Amino acid sequence: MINILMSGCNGKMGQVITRLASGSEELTIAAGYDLNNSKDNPYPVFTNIHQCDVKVDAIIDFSNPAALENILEFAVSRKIPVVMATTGLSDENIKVLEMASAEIPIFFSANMSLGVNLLLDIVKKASKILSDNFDIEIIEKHHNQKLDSPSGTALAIADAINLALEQKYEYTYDRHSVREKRSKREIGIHAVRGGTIVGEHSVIFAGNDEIIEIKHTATSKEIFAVGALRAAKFICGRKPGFYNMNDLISAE
Ligand SMILES: NC(=O)C1=CN([C@@H]2O[C@H](COP(=O)(O)OP(=O)(O)OC[C@H]3O[C@@H](n4cnc5c(N)ncnc54)[C@H](OP(=O)(O)O)[C@@H]3O)[C@@H](O)[C@H]2O)C=CC1
Ligand SMILES: O=C(O)C1=N[C@H](C(=O)O)C[C@H](O)C1
Repeated sequence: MINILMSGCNGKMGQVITRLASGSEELTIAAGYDLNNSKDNPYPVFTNIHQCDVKVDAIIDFSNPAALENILEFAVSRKIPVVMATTGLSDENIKVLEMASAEIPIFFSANMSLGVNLLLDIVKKASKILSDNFDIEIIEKHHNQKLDSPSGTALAIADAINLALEQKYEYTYDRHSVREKRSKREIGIHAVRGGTIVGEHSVIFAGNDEIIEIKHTATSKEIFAVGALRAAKFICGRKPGFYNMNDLISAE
């Protein structure tokens, strides 16, 4: 049985993962970490991760970038692998994650769903074929409780396209302050927030008289929870390193 420390255990994703893991014969949530102990969780919850005295095999984090430093200090000091799903991380946060991955296995993905990771592949191929004649815009939609904008997934899609196109593109966020025509060398990234939208990502390739739209819609948070639990199983027992969904998909 793999014992998980669920970081952000009281949050929306923490609660979905708690529910899913309760039916698992391979994994169990052995402890939680969150800002307070307000939920009736079936495991001990620590408001200071360093006080966690439960033996855990992996940490899954769906919390907030502010928690990153504490989680990594704790994980590195005890050699515990981490599945990092929190978005809104700064470039500095990513560097810290990469440094920690020299000492422990870190699995990082802004989107734990299988579908978005397939979308990334499709979009990279489409970009190579279309970029000379089509403008690329990304639109993401999420619930009204989301803190970060644009979504981590929208940024990951833009980065994947840019990598496929040899890093030639600048990002234009929303467009409210722009008073000139778009250039060929930009990717527009736009965020919509409302109600309970779980998560939508559309990549639009707009050309002369034709538009191609590649879209992923999440209709339940369970897809992210399933992916995170698979990632936890995947990183347990691995060498230190920085892993992602491609590593998991090619290993299964
Ligand atoms: N990679 C992926 O596939 C996915 C990633 N996410 C990301 O996961 C994160 C969490 O999402 P979600 O569950 O919807 O958010 P929630 O706000 O519902 O949950 C976050 C939880 O973390 C707690 N928290 C906040 N700050 C800290 C801290 N410094 N230390 C410990 N706990 C803290 C919050 O407490 P409080 O409410 O009191 O602030 C809350 O209980 C977001 O960044 C989101 O974008 C979400 C879905 C999929
Ligand atoms: O906050 C969310 O809900 C989600 N966040 C992730 C992101 O920022 O990309 C992934 C998913 O879309 C849900």
